[in-house]
Amino acid sequence: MILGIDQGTTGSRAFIFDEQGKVVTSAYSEFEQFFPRPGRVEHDAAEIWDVTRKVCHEALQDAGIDGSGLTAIGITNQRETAVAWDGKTGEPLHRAIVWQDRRTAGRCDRLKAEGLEAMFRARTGLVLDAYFSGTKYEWMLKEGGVPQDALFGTIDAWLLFKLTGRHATDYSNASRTLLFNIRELAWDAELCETLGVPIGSLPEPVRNAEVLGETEEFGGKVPVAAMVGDQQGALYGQACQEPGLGKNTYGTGNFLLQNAGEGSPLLEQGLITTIAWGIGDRVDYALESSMFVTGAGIQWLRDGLQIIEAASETEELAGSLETNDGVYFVPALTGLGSPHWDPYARGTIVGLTRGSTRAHIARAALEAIAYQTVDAVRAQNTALGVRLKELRADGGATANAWLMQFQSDVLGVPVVIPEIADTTVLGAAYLAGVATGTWTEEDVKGLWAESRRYEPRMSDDQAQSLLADWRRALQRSGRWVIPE
Ligand SMILES: Nc1ncnc2c1ncn2[C@@H]1O[C@H](COP(=O)(O)OP(=O)(O)O)[C@@H](O)[C@H]1O
Ligand SMILES: O=P(O)(O)OC[C@H](O)CO
Repeated sequence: MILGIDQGTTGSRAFIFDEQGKVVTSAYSEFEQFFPRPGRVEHDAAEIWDVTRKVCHEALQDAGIDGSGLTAIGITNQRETAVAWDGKTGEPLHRAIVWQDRRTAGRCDRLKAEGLEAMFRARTGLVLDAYFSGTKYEWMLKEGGVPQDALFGTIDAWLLFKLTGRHATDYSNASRTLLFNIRELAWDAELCETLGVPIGSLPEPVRNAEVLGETEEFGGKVPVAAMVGDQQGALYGQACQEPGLGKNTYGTGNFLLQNAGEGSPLLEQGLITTIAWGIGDRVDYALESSMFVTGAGIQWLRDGLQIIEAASETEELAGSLETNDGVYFVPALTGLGSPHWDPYARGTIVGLTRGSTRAHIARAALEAIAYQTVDAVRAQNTALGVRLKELRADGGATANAWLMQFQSDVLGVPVVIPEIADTTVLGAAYLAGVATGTWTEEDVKGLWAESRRYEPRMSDDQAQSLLADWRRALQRSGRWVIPE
């Protein structure tokens, strides 16, 4: 059996997979989100470790095994979230600064004003945005009181350190930091110096499918055999190992990734280039569109506005209306990612009337997930000069059938859901299985199976009219916060 760990933005999940890649048991727990100031989002890394360890023990217990019944562990994780810890005590030195946090937007503006964006982009494939880890590490050192001899890393590195004591990160996660040269596969000394991050404080970059160490956390000695950023994990778990295949994950944010093969193309249209994975001698790249707030908008309706009790309620609420009655919600709660890259955008609800109800807001939040995806698909189609034929979808919000149908309607192509919708963690389990000989790469491609397909039903005219109104709403949310 293989233990797959998915440390997501909203919660931690553990899955036990059998040799056929089927889920035997799983366990899930959410953890606290901290919003200390507008635009800031933090996690407690110690709580993340506790919650993650707890769900692993639960899943193992339910399966009736302990570590000695496992052949390997694969880890997948929310990316970019920056952790600093003391290498001797293993304790965090600051709250983790989450990928959605916008506190370094001004710093990114200054780096751009100094004309440095082209250098960062050419070496890392990324744009200069507060999303990525590099300026978060810099902030912790310069403003957060974190000492120079701290260890830094993203969540993969943090969990590996807690499990095995080793300080390493995988290529896919390293490629999200603004500090990693995605062609040379090494930390870039000049970029690290620009941001004042000591190279020695960064984890050792490693491939995605290889034994990284052993843990005794679950009884016996179990090899940790794979780490992969959750979006690249989903690309692997959706069997998109060939160039041109892509997927969209509906979680806290949405992330549309297409396999770009062994080249590392730099394309415009607000897209970023990222390492998909390094396996053996091969490194594959991917094109990515990152939408920051999708499922998180639904979470906000639940926890912030408190107009729903559970995310799943939105399905019935949306379906209770014949149309959106002109109500649009632009969930730019942490700025906008691709293709706009506007850290100063903020959430906007437009078109409200006295007849508007919580059903309108719920529907608008779901519609916004679909509209953002259409914009992302169009940007990738334009950049690549191709037209996506079908969208492979996964992640928590794919459970919402109303959303998936609406997505297919406004996109005008089928949306396909695989048998195991938790493809992020499946990807990590596959990679761990490949590293330890349970499967070959050919085997894992054969394990993918379709479970449901949503065909477009809406007329093109109606879809275009909805999208035109969405774009008008989008404009109103742009650059709302005035930069300092
Ligand atoms: N039925 C649903 N309808 C709409 N959104 C949902 C539904 N179920 C879950 N979500 C949203 O999906 C997200 C959880 O998905 P998940 O894949 O677990 O995310 P993550 O990996 O980011 O933690 C939450 O933000 C939640 O609001
Ligand atoms: O926690 P998720 O699944 O929304 O993923 C977060 C992404 O990795 C952020 O880049």
